[in-house]
Amino acid sequence: MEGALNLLGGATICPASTRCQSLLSPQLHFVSSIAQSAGLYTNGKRLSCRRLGLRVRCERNAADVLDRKVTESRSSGDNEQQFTCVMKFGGSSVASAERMMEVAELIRSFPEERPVIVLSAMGKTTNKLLLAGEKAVSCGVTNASDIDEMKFIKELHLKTADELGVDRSIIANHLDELEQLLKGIAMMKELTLRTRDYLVSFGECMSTRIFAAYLSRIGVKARQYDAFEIGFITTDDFTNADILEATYPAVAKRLLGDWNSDPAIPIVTGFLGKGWRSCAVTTLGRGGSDLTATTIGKALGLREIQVWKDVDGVLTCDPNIHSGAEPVPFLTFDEAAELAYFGAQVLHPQSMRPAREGDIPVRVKNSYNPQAPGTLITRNRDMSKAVLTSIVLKRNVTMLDIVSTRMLGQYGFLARVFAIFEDLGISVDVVATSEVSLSLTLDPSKLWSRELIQQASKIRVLFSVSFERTRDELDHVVEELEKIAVVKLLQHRSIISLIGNVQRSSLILEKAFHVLRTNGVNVQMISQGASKVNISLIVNDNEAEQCVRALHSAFFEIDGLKLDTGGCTSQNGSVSASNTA
Ligand SMILES: Nc1ncnc2c1ncn2[C@@H]1O[C@H](COP(=O)(O)OP(=O)(O)O)[C@@H](O)[C@H]1O
Ligand SMILES: N[C@@H](CC(=O)OP(=O)(O)O)C(=O)O
Repeated sequence: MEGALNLLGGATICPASTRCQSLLSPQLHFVSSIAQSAGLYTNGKRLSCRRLGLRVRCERNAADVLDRKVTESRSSGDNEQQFTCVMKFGGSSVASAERMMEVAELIRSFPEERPVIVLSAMGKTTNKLLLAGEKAVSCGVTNASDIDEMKFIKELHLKTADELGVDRSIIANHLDELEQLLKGIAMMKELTLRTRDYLVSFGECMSTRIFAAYLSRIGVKARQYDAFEIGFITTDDFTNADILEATYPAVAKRLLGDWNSDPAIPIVTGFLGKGWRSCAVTTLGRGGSDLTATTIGKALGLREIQVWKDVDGVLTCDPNIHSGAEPVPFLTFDEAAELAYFGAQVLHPQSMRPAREGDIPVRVKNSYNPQAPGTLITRNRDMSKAVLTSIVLKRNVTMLDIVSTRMLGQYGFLARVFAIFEDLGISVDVVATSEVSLSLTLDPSKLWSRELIQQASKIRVLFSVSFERTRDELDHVVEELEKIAVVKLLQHRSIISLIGNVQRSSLILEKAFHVLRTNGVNVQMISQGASKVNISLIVNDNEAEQCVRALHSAFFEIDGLKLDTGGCTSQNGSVSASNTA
């Protein structure tokens, strides 16, 4: 891979110490076997991490660490043999047999790499599985096999296996089991979050099996892994589980152990894990395969994490909103995390965490256009000329204006407000306060999958229950807050996040407000977070896309030319501070 960074530094040299520390966590009871010893690798060099005398008692809800001693030694020499990078291919990259063949060729075009491959489900399989599950709830047992989405999924996977010359038996059991599951849902007339996760896991389980079989067929030795079987240990927050620290040594041990005894390219299911209490299949939130990839990157201390998409990298805005969006060549982990958190679908919101912790560069590439340089995400980049990097839109947020004259000169008011959100388990996105008032935004899609909400206008019948529940929760929040303040609930708002160099906030704001005023748009709330890479503006939903387009033109294009303001042009849409009118 061109330009791969070699970031051998203190942060990656000793992942073992952080892991060992984390082994003290009581959450690790059912993975005690990983705590013995693990050969870990960073930048291709072996880290021999021995945990001497470590004992973790394997019991539900209990973990005792009796002793812990870690010794580390580094030796080089066998680094030729080890994994070099992760390559993650999203649903769009493996949507058909043809796409899978192209991806296989792409992998083969990097003979110098020894990659770990992470795959998502084929195309829109995850959405279809979710819809099939929703339909099964009310369709009756006898109709469960006739659900359109089930038929589509079956046809797609069998056709793909046939076209790739892979034996259908590789997925036959999964397809049978999936049908049984839909019947079970139909019988029970309910789809719990836990069942939902099990249901969608079939997508990744099947895509990886087909792809691994195909690679082997064309002479590339590959081995399929279900992430929930190789140590991806998560919280039990079904549909949005968090990876636990124990995952890193467990995954490293398994992948390296297998590689050392019988080398084969690992093909790992993205998106999936195993709940540490329930031992059931969990998912990492929509788009979670990115997080699987960065987790493996950190676990193995790899040189680079590549996420292959259907766009030329992270773009200056969502290309579905503005076709003039351009690739951003460089980003920091902080910028990428903020961008993902505030709604850029291109990266999973949590995916930067392991990469940042392991200081492993992430490269976002286009599997349809491998020549394009993509976006390189690293800890630092030259920000001296950077102004605005990307514009991100998060739709359908709810805003709350909370006013209390009692707040004047008082303490503890904010704590009381946030205690209500904590009690109700609702996460707050953007906050702005004055002496007597507080505005904040809530993200309903934290409760209900963003993509499904976007589709909801088409399938409103199926999701009416979900919307009612969201509405109920909001009513409840307001009811609780009204005990201490006057509350105004404002729905159908959007957050426009200006990701860039907030050290130059005056420049960004001057320009942004000029654009918004010219377009007759009133900003309802503004927030500049401590992250120093994001300024958030709240506007009405129905004005938001137009605002993004206008802002994009002003910051990144002028007279059809890329970049703006007549200042000196540089990477990432940056401009010199001069001439910003
Ligand atoms: N700022 C952005 N940069 C790049 N892509 C974006 C951005 N915002 C939204 N997208 C959308 O994200 C898509 C890629 O993310 P995703 O669908 O999760 O990829 P994959 O399934 O291949 O992992 C793009 O096709 C694009 O439509
Ligand atoms: N298949 C899962 C996980 C994933 O990461 O998919 P993708 O890489 O296609 O965004 C989803 O659709 O959410």
